[in-house]
Amino acid sequence: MIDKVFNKSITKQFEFDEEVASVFDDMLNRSVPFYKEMQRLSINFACNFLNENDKVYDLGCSTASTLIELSKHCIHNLQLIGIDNSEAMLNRASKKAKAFGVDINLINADLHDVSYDDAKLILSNYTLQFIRPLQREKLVKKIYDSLQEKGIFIFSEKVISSNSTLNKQSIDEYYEFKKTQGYSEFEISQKREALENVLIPYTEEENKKMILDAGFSHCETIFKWVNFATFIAIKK
Ligand SMILES: Nc1ncnc2c1ncn2[C@@H]1O[C@H](C[S@+](CC[C@H]([NH3+])C(=O)[O-])CC(=O)[O-])[C@@H](O)[C@H]1O
Ligand SMILES: O=C(O)C(=O)Cc1ccccc1
Repeated sequence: MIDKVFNKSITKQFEFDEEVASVFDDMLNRSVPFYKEMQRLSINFACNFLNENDKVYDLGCSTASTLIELSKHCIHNLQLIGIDNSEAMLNRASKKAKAFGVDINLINADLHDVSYDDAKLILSNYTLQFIRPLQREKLVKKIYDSLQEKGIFIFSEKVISSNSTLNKQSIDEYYEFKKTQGYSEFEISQKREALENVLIPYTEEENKKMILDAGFSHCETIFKWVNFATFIAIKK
């Protein structure tokens, strides 16, 4: 279904409710520049590190697109676990996983409340940005502690620039991108307002610092388009 969520006047903050879930795949494809390419790269980098029966967690799995694609592309059998606290998203995830014949353990929980035991790979695309600072740092520490030795954390985030001129230009570029995706100025500004104080982006440097402070030995940007970035972090 086509995303028209912000075509009408909205007074509430952005939520991952039934209305958003019902159009979510279209929303993500049209709101995140190069979403498919970012997903393809995350999966390719991930596959390179995975072995038979490894445990893979997707934090903020939404409709499970990434885990389903991963299972299609990886030559190994994997234990797939998707965590999200939106029931509407998980209902769709469950239907999609069944349709694609992929076995995923879907858990409805807050990311702070579950343990990610013995993980080889933890994925989290465009989700940490919704976790409040301090809690986010705590969560990344938990991710680090849960990973096996040489475990991998791949995540994507909307980022900001510490240079105000470049930051403004990045926002303008992003809005031009959204217009090319068929969103009107009204929809763009409505969503911007709804996301205020809900989506809290860090700079690329702040993201890397958070990762290294948690204990990871290496963190690299594997993809970036203006203010959207994908990182890979490696545990020693
Ligand atoms: N505290 C939380 N606990 C659990 N889930 C949460 C929490 N906060 C947010 N979520 C969940 O994180 C997901 C973020 S969307 C991820 C896209 C996906 N990774 C994809 O590549 O398809 C990104 C976006 O919409 O920008 C939503 O499904 C929320 O319900
Ligand atoms: O659409 C936006 O304005 C964004 O900042 C990115 C985004 C994409 C999909 C869901 C939530 C936020």
